[in-house]
Amino acid sequence: MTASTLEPIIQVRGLRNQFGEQVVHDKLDLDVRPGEIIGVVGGSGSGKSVLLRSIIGLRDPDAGDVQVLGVDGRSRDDEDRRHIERNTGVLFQDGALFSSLTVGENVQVPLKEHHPELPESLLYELALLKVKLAGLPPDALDKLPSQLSGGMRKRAGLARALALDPPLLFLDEPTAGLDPIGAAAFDHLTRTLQQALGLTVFLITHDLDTLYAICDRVAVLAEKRVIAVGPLAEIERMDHPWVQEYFNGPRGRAARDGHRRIVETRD
Ligand SMILES: Nc1ncnc2c1ncn2[C@@H]1O[C@H](COP(=O)(O)OP(=O)(O)OP(=O)(O)O)[C@@H](O)[C@H]1O
Repeated sequence: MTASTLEPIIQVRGLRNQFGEQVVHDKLDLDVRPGEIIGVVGGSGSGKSVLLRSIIGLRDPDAGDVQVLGVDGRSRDDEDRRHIERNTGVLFQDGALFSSLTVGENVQVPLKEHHPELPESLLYELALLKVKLAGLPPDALDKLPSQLSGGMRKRAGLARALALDPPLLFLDEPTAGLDPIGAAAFDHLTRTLQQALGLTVFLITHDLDTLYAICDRVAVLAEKRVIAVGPLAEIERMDHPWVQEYFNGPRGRAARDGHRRIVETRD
């Protein structure tokens, strides 16, 4: 069975989000298929982060339905909330690590919350495993976030997002602020983990290289909704001014050419 024939892992219908007079989303629909990396793109302020927050329940939308992992994403029922929390990992744009806790302690936060019965020694081992999985050296475990580089902090945030072995991972601009080598390494890590652990990844990005390198499909946010979703090859041919400027502007062309060169060398 291919990913496209499976029930969506996230289904958003008729979403509306409004702040005062400002309507950010109106009649927004989106399906995310299990096992895919979907890249969510759109101009600054188009509502990518608000969409993420609406899906994971950090914001109650003004209208619409959100289904996540088989439950109503808008439900306030404790069991539904725990189901979503237990099965999703989120890497926020700024990492959102607790600055007074070590990396290991940060990773242990969700573990302690959902598995308070686990002994300290096992919590430590699990945190170490996640830190290694995120590509950090073991000694990062005892460091404070402020003692790490930006790229390492992202990886620490990823380690925490993976703490509960969630099948669904949300990444909000994971490569923002990283140098090109660090960004490419993070893309590679995301793809490797997604394949090895069978994850579904909802990835907000401005990074064209990331889209070309690892996304199975791309969803474009514009005009308060998802105006298109599909493989990049389809999206970049769309006759829409923002899409044309984004994908066929100088940076878009450079990313596409760079990706083609990598594919040709590989083949
Ligand atoms: N809590 C809030 N109160 C008022 N306005 C908000 C709030 N959260 C978001 N907005 C507004 O909603 C719009 C969409 O914000 P959002 O952060 O989702 O954009 P984005 O597409 O992620 O942008 P960027 O690419 O710049 O990160 C923005 O105009 C923002 O100012």
